[in-house]
Amino acid sequence: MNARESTVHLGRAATPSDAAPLRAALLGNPNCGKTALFNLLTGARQKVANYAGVTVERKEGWLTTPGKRRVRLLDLPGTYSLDAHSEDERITRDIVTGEHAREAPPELLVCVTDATHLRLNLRLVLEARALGLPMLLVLNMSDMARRQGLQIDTAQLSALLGVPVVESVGVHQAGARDLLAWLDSDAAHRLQPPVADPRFPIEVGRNTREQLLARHQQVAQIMQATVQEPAQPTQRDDRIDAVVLHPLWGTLLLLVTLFLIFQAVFSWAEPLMDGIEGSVAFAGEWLSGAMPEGVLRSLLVDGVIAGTGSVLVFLPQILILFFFILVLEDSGYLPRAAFLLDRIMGTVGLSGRSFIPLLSSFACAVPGIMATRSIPSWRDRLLTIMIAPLMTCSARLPVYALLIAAFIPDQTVAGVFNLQGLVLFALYIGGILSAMAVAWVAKLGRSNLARTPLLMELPAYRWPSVRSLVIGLYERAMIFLRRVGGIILTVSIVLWFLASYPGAPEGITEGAIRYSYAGQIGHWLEMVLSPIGFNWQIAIALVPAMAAREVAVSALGTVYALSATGDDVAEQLGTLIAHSWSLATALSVLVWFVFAPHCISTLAMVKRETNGWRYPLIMAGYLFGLAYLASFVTYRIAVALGWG
Ligand SMILES: Nc1nc2c(ncn2[C@@H]2O[C@H](COP(=O)(O)OP(=O)(O)OP(=O)(O)O)[C@@H](O)[C@H]2O)c(=O)[nH]1
Ligand SMILES: [Mg+2]
Repeated sequence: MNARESTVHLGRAATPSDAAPLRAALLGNPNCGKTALFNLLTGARQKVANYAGVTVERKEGWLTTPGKRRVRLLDLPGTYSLDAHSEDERITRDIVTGEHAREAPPELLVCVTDATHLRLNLRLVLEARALGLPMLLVLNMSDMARRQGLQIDTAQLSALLGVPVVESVGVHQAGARDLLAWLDSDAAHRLQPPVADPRFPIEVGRNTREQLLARHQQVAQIMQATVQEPAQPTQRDDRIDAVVLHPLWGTLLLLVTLFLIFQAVFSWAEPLMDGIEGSVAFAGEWLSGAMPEGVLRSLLVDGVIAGTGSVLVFLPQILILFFFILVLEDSGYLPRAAFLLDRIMGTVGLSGRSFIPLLSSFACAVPGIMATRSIPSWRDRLLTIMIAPLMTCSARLPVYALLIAAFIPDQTVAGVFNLQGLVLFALYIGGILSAMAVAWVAKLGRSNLARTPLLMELPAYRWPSVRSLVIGLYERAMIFLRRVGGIILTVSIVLWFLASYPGAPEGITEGAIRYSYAGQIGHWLEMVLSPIGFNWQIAIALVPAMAAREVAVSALGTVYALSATGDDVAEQLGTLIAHSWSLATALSVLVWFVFAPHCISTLAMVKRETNGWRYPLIMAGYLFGLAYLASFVTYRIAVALGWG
């Protein structure tokens, strides 16, 4: 008797609740709604968006069915076939074929398909059948299919393929009901590998040309036998695309859209920001009044409240920006933008595949760099990684917003444009153009680069799902608040200490901070940074800002709170710097933050994805170099214009 049998005999009769959990994995084409289903089933909050290649890692989640069955579910990167080309596809292939180093093959393959694109999706289903694993076919997006008048004979489909079939809607609360019910059914407890109709035999072996052709024919026959398409296919998307993909109108639309977003970031956020600012100021004043003067009061008021409060204020702006990004992501517009910009990206040697990773970098370079895993060519991937930090991540927003609000008048230009929004827009564009320039320089000397055409599926336009929007915004708010409560709070306290000790000599009442450790470091750095217009307070703030960009704001908050005397204390950080910096300095700092790599996590991610220190060091070096150069030029020009 072997070991496995003996466990079976020794154990109690298994009931669903105490049996070992079922190991299931979601397999499917990109953008068919795997992650939406995964979130719905497991309560996870993984990123969902309406374009291919969102998930690039395997993610694990747990669920309990209504019948109390435990299931361990894996969400996998989408793939069109099990012949992997890029790193994310390789992860999926290795897991479902059992070649993954640490992951046993799943006991159940949940093959997710987009019911509105069954013809395309069935190819992978046929390929997956050959793995011989028990399988469930899920027709996701069944709401859309119904709306389009598609009729799918699920019983027939199930019989021909030899696998059970259920329908689902990844974005509705009850959208996975049938799937959960199936998991509790007898069939799901006696998992069987597919047994297909003899007309559609399961082909095993490598993907030869003959096999691909045979599968293509099988798909056509299965479609004919099971799917009734509406007589008049919907033309809505084509009509929208006629404008959106038009070289002139489409590009204009893209510019106007981006532009309106930046306007909204400034004009909508104001009342909310005033509210937070008021509360932070109130908390500071209340504590100042309630506590006796001393070290603890200074730590709380100048360190904790001045530090974290100055960053917290920017939460509304970040959420407004993400609201728009999420709406664009879920609507299906973004890949169209990639299509529009593909030619321009091509001229600097970037492939269209770089677009989505670069776009993700607007939220944060860390997931952006991870998203480069979907780029098969190593050279293209490396280049994309190297320029990803030039995309304006949301951590820069507090820095930009602080300086813009302090130095750029809130006035209307040409009757409609808000000048502050315009400057913010210019900074974003500045980042993009610099990235293009860097890519172009990297291309020099490799003039014979073959231009890879952009092959990208344009997803159907969709109304953004409120559920995904709420999850997305909540996630963003939590990420931001965790940063404020974590790294920003920690750095604020450390900085408060460095800026308070050692104390000033006897008799000095003003500017005691200059004698502190931080003050000394600031003065030393000022020598290097004064040519670009930075004073010692800025120099101090730049050091802790290596941890994260927002820290620059909290550090300025603490430094100015500690150097303030008498009446200044109650003043907002923006007002304080508006009084003590010249416009030339402010512009120089803004430009510095377009380039400078103030983000340890990004450099750590580059090290992880490139397996070594070489590229993160090159990245830090070139970005600091560019930052210094650009700030120098900006400062000198601004001074020459009389803004010094
Ligand atoms: N209408 C509708 N939309 C859905 C449904 N399921 C998912 N979506 C939307 O489809 C888009 C893609 O969903 P994802 O879950 O990110 O797709 P995915 O399969 O994980 O994609 P990759 O990670 O790129 O492989 C998102 O915009 C979802 O909101 C559905 O059943 N109905
Ligand atoms: Mg996904």
